[in-house]
Amino acid sequence: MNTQYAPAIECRGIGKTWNEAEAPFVALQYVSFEVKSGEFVVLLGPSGCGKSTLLYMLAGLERATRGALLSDGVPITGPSPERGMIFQEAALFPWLDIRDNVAYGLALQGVPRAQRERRAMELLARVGLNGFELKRPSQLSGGMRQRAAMARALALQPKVLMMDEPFAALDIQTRAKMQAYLLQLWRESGASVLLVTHSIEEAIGLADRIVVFTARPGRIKEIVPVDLPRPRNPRDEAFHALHDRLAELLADEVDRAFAEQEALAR
Ligand SMILES: Nc1ncnc2c1ncn2[C@@H]1O[C@H](COP(=O)(O)OP(=O)(O)OP(=O)(O)O)[C@@H](O)[C@H]1O
Repeated sequence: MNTQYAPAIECRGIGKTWNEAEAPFVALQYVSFEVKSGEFVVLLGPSGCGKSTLLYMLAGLERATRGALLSDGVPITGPSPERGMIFQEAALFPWLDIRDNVAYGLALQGVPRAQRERRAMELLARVGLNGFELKRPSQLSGGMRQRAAMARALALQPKVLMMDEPFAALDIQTRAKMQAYLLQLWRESGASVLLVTHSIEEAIGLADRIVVFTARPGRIKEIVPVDLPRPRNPRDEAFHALHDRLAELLADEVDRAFAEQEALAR
């Protein structure tokens, strides 16, 4: 297959049913979209619609029950250094300093110590953590830990960076700063980004395109392009208009998701 012009990521008719044999629980249905090379795509949808499940499948950590997931035109069968993953809480090793955390994947790839430490130091400087290289994760703030996690993911020069609500645990000011860092790293790295969020504002602030999901079973409701110049200002009229439109698209879905969760709790 000529994979030269294949999208960085492609979901073709994806479905995911948990516990299919005994008590099937359909999480996702008929999900088809692609992420182009260098594109920033955000997955937005109500709680429980399957956004994280989809990201885990693309990371190669879960299998789809239907359809095909491709990376650069090649079926995804497991995790790969070409697809980096960042979670809501930075998953750093607590016993290593952050330089060694960032260099960890390079060590696994057999990169010599001096070279990987140099690369880790460069990346930590890029995310504004110079001077903190020898600290343990517990000695850093949440935002700093998340920047270290970004540096660690970027160390392996992934083609796609996948992020599951990476800033949800941070306060609003730190969140805004982290979004700016992310945009800068995205531009410099040339990687594609696929980011999950609940926040309409975050989605508009970051994305080239927003994939809006329905309540469970998660299907694509609409794919919304964001044609606003960056940096984007939430006070701009065009930002507001898009916010209203997305809020309207999501309103019924959030109600449905809430009703379902209440019913399940009974
Ligand atoms: N391992 C699992 N086994 C069974 N059901 C699961 C499993 N993981 C997730 N689910 C269910 O699949 C559905 C989708 O979950 P998922 O976490 O992907 O949703 P989400 O859109 O990321 O939600 P949130 O925004 O609240 O994080 C949910 O109903 C969830 O309870």
